[in-house]
Order: sequence, then structure tokens, then C-alpha cells
Amino acid sequence: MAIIEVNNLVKRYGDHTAVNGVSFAVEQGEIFGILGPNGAGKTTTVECIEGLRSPDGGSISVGGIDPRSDSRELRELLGVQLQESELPDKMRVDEAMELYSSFYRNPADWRELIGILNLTDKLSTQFRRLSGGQKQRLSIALALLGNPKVAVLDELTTGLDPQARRDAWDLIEGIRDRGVTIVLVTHFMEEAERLCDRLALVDSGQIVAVDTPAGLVAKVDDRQRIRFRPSAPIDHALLTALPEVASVERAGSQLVVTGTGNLLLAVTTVLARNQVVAGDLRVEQTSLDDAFVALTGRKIDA
Ligand SMILES: Nc1ncnc2c1ncn2[C@@H]1O[C@H](COP(=O)(O)OP(=O)(O)OP(=O)(O)O)[C@@H](O)[C@H]1O
Repeated sequence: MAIIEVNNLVKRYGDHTAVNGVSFAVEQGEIFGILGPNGAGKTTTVECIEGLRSPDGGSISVGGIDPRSDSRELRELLGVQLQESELPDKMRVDEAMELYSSFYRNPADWRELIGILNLTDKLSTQFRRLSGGQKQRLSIALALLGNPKVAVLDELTTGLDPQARRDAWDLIEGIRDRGVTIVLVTHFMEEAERLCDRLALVDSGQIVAVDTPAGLVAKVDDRQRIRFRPSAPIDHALLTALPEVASVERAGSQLVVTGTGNLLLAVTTVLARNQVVAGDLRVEQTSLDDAFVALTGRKIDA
């Protein structure tokens, strides 16, 4: 069952159309990713879902509610991550949790949330003294305070170090396991691939594709890549002559052969026939990164 439905959403800033006819549905209980490069219209789309911006066209339903016409009901249903600048520097963690709890009819037990988010020993710490990862965790705690059915997390892990990012991923999976539907805005491929049940790829205000990470990769092609270090020089023409091979490139001392079908068997047979041994051989499947490039014609700069 869809908990969020976005139909033909249009949002303009002056004569710039930031979101241009976007439609998708988020199913209850999933982690739904919105992935795209800077300026693609991701934040504008979720701000319309959050009722923070008025669409110029199309319709949005969150649990049957129109975000613009019923903001009070929406607040009980939808948890929104605060931006860093929205918390006073000198406010302590426990003060922030108390204050924001008072905004909800049926707030969650904030001490339990703080425990889950591993911030119990920071209760009397001022916001400005928290690390980047701790600030992010606090913003997630605040987003979950109202026991929302849906949490919108925008660029949650930007600016975090790799370990803090992985911790945040575990946390998000834990929240989903508690039954919360999550809309995750990101421009990190690895994050999208690891976390999202389904993904909308967005580029220049439009949806390019919506599918599971594996489905997006399969949409593009079944191309494979083989990397190896040849034990002796091999004439590239011997490999490019194979019907399975699309290209052969040199990368330092390695050869990278791209192709389809039973590429591995075809390539290793030619190598063996020419007394060449393939050292450090690796077979790489198409990644979400490759899929994005194939579908949009450009790379996401992450
Ligand atoms: N308040 C605003 N006024 C004018 N233009 C805006 C405003 N907010 C966003 N834009 C423009 O609309 C486009 C989409 O911006 P948006 O922030 O939605 O993209 P995004 O995909 O979230 O990118 P980012 O990852 O950089 O946040 C961009 O070209 C941006 O410059």
C-alpha cells in the first residue's frame, strides 16, 4: 500500500522549473531513495511532500493528507529532520528533546530514543559541542519524536566520516525495522545501493527511472568487466575479435575487458591459447554508478 503518492509534481522558482512533472509512490515500510546530482530537484520535491513548499502543479498525498491543506495532521504523520541551523547553539540535548516533545500529541519516549541513538551520555551537552555524527543522530531523534509513520531524511550522511556514515546506515535500517517508512534523499551511490529498497533516479527535475537498485542495474545492460594483470603482452586485437568483447583498455599494468555473454570463458580461452596467465583476475558487474551514467548520460559527483 502506498503511503506517499506524488503525481505530476511541478515546482518553479521564477522561470526556472526545478521539478518538472515528477510522479512516484512510496510503499509503506520501505526505504525509498531519491538519488540525483546537485540541483536535480530532490530537496524541492521532499519539501513539497513536507508541506514546506507549494507545488505549482500536480498533487501529493501523504497517508491520504494533502500536505498544504492539513499541516497539523501531517506533522503527526511525517517526521522531518531539522537542519543544523534550526537548533540554538547553546541548547542542551535534553532541553531540545523536551521542547520538541511538547509539539506532539503523542510523543515517543524521548529518553528511549536517545538511548537507541546512543546519545545518553550527551544529554547535558550543548548542541554546538556535539560532533557532526552526534548532531546527525540528534536530528534523527528529533525527526522520530512524534512517532511518525514516515521519516524524511535529506542528505543525512553528507559530511560524516566513513565510520559515522556506516553507523548512520545501521541506524536507518533499525528505524525501518521498527515499521517507519523512510524517504532518503542522497547523492551517494553506495548509500543508495546499500540502504534503499527502491530508488527514484532524478536528473534535471525529472524522474529517470524508479526501481530496486538491482532492477536499475539490470535495466541498463548485462555488461561485465574483467580486470587482470597479463603475465606477458597480448595483442588486443585477439580479444576484440571475440564476439563477447566490447572493449579492451589498459589501466596501468592491468587490462580491463568489457563485454557480455560468457565473457570470462571467452577471454581466458584466448589467453591460455597464447600462453598468457591472467593474474589478480576480477569479474565486475555493472554498478548503480554505471546504471546512472547509462540512464542520464552523466555521473553523479559525490
Ligand atoms: N529557494 C530557491 N529559489 C530559487 N531557486 C532555487 C531555490 N531552491 C532551489 N533552487 C534551484 O532549484 C534547483 C533544484 O534545487 P534542489 O535543492 O531541489 O536540488 P537538489 O537535487 O536537492 O540539489 P542539492 O543536492 O544540491 O541540494 C536548483 O537549480 C536550485 O538552484
